[in-house]
Amino acid sequence: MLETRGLTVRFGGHVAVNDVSCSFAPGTLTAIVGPNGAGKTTYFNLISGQLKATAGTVSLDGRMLSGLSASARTRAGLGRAFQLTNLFPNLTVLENVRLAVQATQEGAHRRGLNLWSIWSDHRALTERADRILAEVALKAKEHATVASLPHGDQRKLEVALLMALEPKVFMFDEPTAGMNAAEAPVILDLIRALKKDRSKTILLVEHKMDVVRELADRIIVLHNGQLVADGEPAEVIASPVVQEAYLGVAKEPA
Ligand SMILES: Nc1ncnc2c1ncn2[C@@H]1O[C@H](COP(=O)(O)OP(=O)(O)OP(=O)(O)O)[C@@H](O)[C@H]1O
Repeated sequence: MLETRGLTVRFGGHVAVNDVSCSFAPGTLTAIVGPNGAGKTTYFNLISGQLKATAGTVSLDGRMLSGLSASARTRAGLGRAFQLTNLFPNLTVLENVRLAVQATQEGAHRRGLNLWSIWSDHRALTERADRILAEVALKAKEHATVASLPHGDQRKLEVALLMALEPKVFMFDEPTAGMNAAEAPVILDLIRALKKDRSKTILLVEHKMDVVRELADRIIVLHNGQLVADGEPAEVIASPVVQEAYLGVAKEPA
């Protein structure tokens, strides 16, 4: 369970995220919605450790993450998509994923330097990398260099690298932003596939309400940095606070 308690950040006099307490359970995809400037990305930054909180805590399965760096939080199980800077453009797709798998298993597979263990480790890493590439539909391009891939495939590869790290929590901040009509469905398919693994917690910041309606098990609404609604998608979308604050629908005159 991922939990934030009283999470708050101030920029000068402006409270961008204001006392947000929320829990996110495995097997649930929670969409975080709200108007521009509501604090959604800032909330993500506080959870993933890109930003230091003024007050409040973040914990995962009871382990306190507050005070840890972003990379330590990644190692603890928080996986934020499209934040990875470790795509190697001149290596192939397969080599990139194999390195990510290897990074996760570092230490676990060190059984001494003999040829058999090196060979069997290499084979196991390649098999795991191959499985991930099949899941993200990049197997056909495994021998292409990353630099030669179209943008949409590079984004898919970033999700593959994230999957290789086997995080407990997947965080997507507007995953289809900047994608064309052909690329966006591919990323959404990947998120759909991730949802099938009921052990994963998925957080999604998304403006497109059709995507939210389809994918979310739960919606939370941020407005002026505060959590103003939390519940089942249909119920939250229909609530007066969302109709007014987020969708900009004026109240019926009395
Ligand atoms: N590093 C920063 N320094 C100062 N103000 C910031 C900083 N980061 C965010 N803010 C402010 O905090 C508020 C919340 O911004 P944030 O980007 O989290 O909103 P958002 O809900 O993600 O918006 P959008 O939907 O437009 O992406 C905004 O008023 C923004 O200007």
